[in-house]
Amino acid sequence: MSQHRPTGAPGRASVVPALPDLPEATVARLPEYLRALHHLAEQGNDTVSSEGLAAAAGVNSAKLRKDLSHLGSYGTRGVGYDVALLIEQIEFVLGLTQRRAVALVGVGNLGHALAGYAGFASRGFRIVALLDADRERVGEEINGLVVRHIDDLPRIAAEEPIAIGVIATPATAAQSVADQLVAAGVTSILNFAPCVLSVPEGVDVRKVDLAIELQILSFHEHRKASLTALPATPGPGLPSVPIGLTGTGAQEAVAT
Ligand SMILES: NC(=O)c1ccc[n+]([C@@H]2O[C@H](COP(=O)([O-])OP(=O)(O)OC[C@H]3O[C@@H](n4cnc5c(N)ncnc54)[C@H](O)[C@@H]3O)[C@@H](O)[C@H]2O)c1
Repeated sequence: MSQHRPTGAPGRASVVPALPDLPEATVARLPEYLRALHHLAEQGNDTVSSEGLAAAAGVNSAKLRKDLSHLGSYGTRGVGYDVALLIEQIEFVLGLTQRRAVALVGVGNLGHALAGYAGFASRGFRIVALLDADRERVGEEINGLVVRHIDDLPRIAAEEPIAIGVIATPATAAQSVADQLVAAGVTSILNFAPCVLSVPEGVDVRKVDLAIELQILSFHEHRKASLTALPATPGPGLPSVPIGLTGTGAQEAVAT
């Protein structure tokens, strides 16, 4: 049972301490734990059991304990996890101890919504630039930031290194925007455009596509309907559940 406070590299601010190489699915769940922990802290909870945290984050507790063990966090028997300490540990591992600069490219319908989203700031991200190719949009002010032309990107990136570039342009423009971001030194991209981006090694791309999420839910709807449509007693040679579709619930299948 242990829960260690994360340690930095003492006296050497420029050196990033070694981090555990975590499974991608664990990394994807850490923000869920963090959101749940912040909520628990706001409600005045100092400690939480693995079951309580798992329920708040919407995962099973065995998976949560395994995830947190990767961080060297095992909680205290009979007490659970120290909420403030676990927040600190997860924020450290996710690199949220510094506010990362974000440039948003494409300030149309989606871009406007993202630019106005307060959740970025409250979770440690600063939108430092709004960029668009449309001269008519340049000069518009959103949330105190003025939209600038995409051609200004190299100058903006030289003034302040951009940690993450967000692409909210049409798919047809996304690859050239990604190339411009990479040329400006950006090594992490969040792509909302429905296309696959090609980037050099060392550049991380995450894709958000709500239509894909709907299609996955559609699959589960389809599956549920097919199960209820099955005869009560399957005929000879017929499986009672379609092969390969047994097991976990819908949320599990999407989340892992
Ligand atoms: N991921 C999702 O869940 C989701 C949801 C909605 C929309 N989208 C996608 O997000 C993108 C934006 O959608 P929208 O409705 O906001 O479109 P939009 O047409 O309203 O906005 C796109 C903006 O990108 C700008 N743009 C075009 N080419 C550019 C370039 N080379 N450099 C910089 N800016 C450029 C345009 O001037 C415009 O302002 C689309 O690819 C759309 O399919 C994704």
